[in-house]
Amino acid sequence: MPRPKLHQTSSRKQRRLHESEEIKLLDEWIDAMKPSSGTNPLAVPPPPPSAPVGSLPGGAGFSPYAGCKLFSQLPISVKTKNGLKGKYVEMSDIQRASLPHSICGRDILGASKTGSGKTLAFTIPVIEKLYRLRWGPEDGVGALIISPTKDLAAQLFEELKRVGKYHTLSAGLLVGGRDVKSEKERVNFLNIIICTPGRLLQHMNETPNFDCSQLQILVLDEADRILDHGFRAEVDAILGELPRVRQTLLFSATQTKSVKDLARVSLNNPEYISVHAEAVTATPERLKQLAMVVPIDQKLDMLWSFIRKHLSCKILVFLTTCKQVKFVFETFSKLRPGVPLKHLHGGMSQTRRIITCSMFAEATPSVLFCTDVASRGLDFPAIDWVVQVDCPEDIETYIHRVGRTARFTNEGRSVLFLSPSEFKMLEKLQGAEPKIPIKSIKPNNDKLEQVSHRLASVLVQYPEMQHTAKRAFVTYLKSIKAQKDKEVFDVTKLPLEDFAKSLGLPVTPKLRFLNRNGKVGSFSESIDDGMGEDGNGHNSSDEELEDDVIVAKELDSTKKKKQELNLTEDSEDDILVPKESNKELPEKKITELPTRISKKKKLKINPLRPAGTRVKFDDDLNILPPLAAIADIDTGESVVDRIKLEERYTKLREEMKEHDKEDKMLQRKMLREKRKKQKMKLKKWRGDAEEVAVGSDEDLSDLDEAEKPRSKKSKMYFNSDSEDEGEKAKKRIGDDADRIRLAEQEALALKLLSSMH
Ligand SMILES: Nc1ncnc2c1ncn2[C@@H]1O[C@H](COP(=O)(O)OP(=O)(O)OP(=O)(O)O)[C@@H](O)[C@H]1O
Repeated sequence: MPRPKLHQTSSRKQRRLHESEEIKLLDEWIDAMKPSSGTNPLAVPPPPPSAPVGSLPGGAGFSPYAGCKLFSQLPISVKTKNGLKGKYVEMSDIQRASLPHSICGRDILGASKTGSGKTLAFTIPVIEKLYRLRWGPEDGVGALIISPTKDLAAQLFEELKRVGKYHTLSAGLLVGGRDVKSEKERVNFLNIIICTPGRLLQHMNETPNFDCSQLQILVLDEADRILDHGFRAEVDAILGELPRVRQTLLFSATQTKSVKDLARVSLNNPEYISVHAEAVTATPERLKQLAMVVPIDQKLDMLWSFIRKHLSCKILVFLTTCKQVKFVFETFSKLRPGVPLKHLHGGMSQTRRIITCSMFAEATPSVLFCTDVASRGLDFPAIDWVVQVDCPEDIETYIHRVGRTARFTNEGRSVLFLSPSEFKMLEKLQGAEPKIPIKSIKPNNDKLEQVSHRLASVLVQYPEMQHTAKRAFVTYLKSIKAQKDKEVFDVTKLPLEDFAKSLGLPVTPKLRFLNRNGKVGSFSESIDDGMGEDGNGHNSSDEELEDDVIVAKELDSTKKKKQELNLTEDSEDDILVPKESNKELPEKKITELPTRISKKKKLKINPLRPAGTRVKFDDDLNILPPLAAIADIDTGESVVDRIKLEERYTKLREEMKEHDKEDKMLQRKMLREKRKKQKMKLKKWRGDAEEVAVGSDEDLSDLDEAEKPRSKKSKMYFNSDSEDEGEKAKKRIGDDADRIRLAEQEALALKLLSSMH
């Protein structure tokens, strides 16, 4: 029911008054926290916002570690506290250490382990700063949060929406793969922008009136990545457009120590907060890490065997290139391991990436094959295992990859497959400071399930997959050649023929960047040579560009930018858009510093304007729901487009759910068959029990023991799953007792259990 106008106006006024009071109170608390006051109001809980202005708590000397532990004790708005309610009560270490500083406007260089809650450590100060400044749509962009990947940016946006849902600030997600035109129409009305560097620069270059000159707060999530040479040109161009007087927050699990990098972002007397600096390990304590040497031609066998043995787990599998991810996903899907499979890489459309991420977040058990697009920041709940089939390019990448499990207070496990020539990486990891507690184990080759010949039959049955296999082979080797660390990565040491065979390829593809003696040519040679026609009429350098993970580190940022422009991010999985179609972004712009078409007149913030003017009303004067603006701007599409998109989402989701269902049915069927076989074995075993010799299984014992759900399942077989059978089995064992000594019985039971896996 629409309320009478009079009442509406007075309640609006009241709310504004209340917010003004609250802001005044918060400002006073925060002023008292600044170093000149010598006191820390956070050391004791502040009074409730309803307390009369001026009743500030005095307190002990400043110590971010002492003081408050709960979000409710922070001098933040009631709206933010309400947004946190339900999910977040107690602060994590990094939040306790950094929030008292960031809320009162200081620059932060923050580092803490993966999964320790850095996102809230910068989301809260962003919202609070703009709220206290009474920021509104006409004030334009007040905060920028820059993330290295689209997926991470999307995740940050979700978290911002959650925490800021009672605020009326507008926020938008600007990443490649979305409709840039409709973004351009709305971008000037955004208060908080979450973006990747490339898309932000595109708007700075092309969008009329896009203006960040009033920016109050800049956040670089995964700061070391954003400041490294892969993004150098974009980030320098962006920083050149931002006002120097601003608050800057840099966060990462592996923080940059480069003074040059820090000088680039012009930190102003920053607080260096490294809450785990004293920690013995660089990785989460609840993370158990294993490594084993696996020849490159056995890596897929090992991966297949691992998946088949961990059917009840949620597993994240890292491979180097998009083509490898596509190949492994497609062929393993055809072979149906008995668990739902998904894949994620930089060549997929943004829609598919979002759907995959949300489905993997919900699913359990499941396997997600991915490139390093998923290595930083992504927060999938309850991952049991991180499997690194391909060696990470450096220690930082290793730390971020394994950090996708054991998040916050959870446990997790990881395993790294290293080919013999990559063994040096293990030494590097073991010698790292702070330590990375990684244990080397021997694979149990007896348990290895050969998958190569099955891949070969898949390639025969589906000839179109041969091309993917070939590209997987070539792009992987090119990535190895492009790696900087030549101690670890040496393409000439790899058994190329065996590797090709292991992918099911009948012949080893020719590599033009390796000359006849197996020596490596220069990188430019490889591009110029173009690795020849790929059969699909694609320019091979385009194909190379798809493997964003590799190139980012090898090429300078200008080249990388060219790649981005040559291959539109809208492109569907592995479908390339020809260069000519990219007229939207002429190449010369890449190297130019961004220039505006026209500059917006500088906006002034009216300090007297009460907060809350951003509330929107409909024709009947009903208040529109908070963050309606966010929802609007988020998609950047017209309503019709959005409905179409949603229909597509729903259809795609249903299709994928259908696949999941089939996978689950298959899994159940396989389990039933397995049990049948076990019963048969049990019967057979009665006959020749005495002949059975129990072998030791030391090599993979770690893995087996680690896999709790599996051992639980084994127990279930006897206890509940098939009670009758269990009873019969027990009886049979009892019958045989006089024939077999107790020790033999135990050994036989063990053998039986291990054969069931
Ligand atoms: N105070 C808190 N109480 C409960 N859960 C929290 C708290 N802070 C963060 N979390 C949860 O912990 C998980 C990890 O948080 P987050 O993604 O912010 O970690 P991170 O430090 O940014 O990790 P990474 O370095 O991998 O990016 C998330 O699921 C988040 O919801």
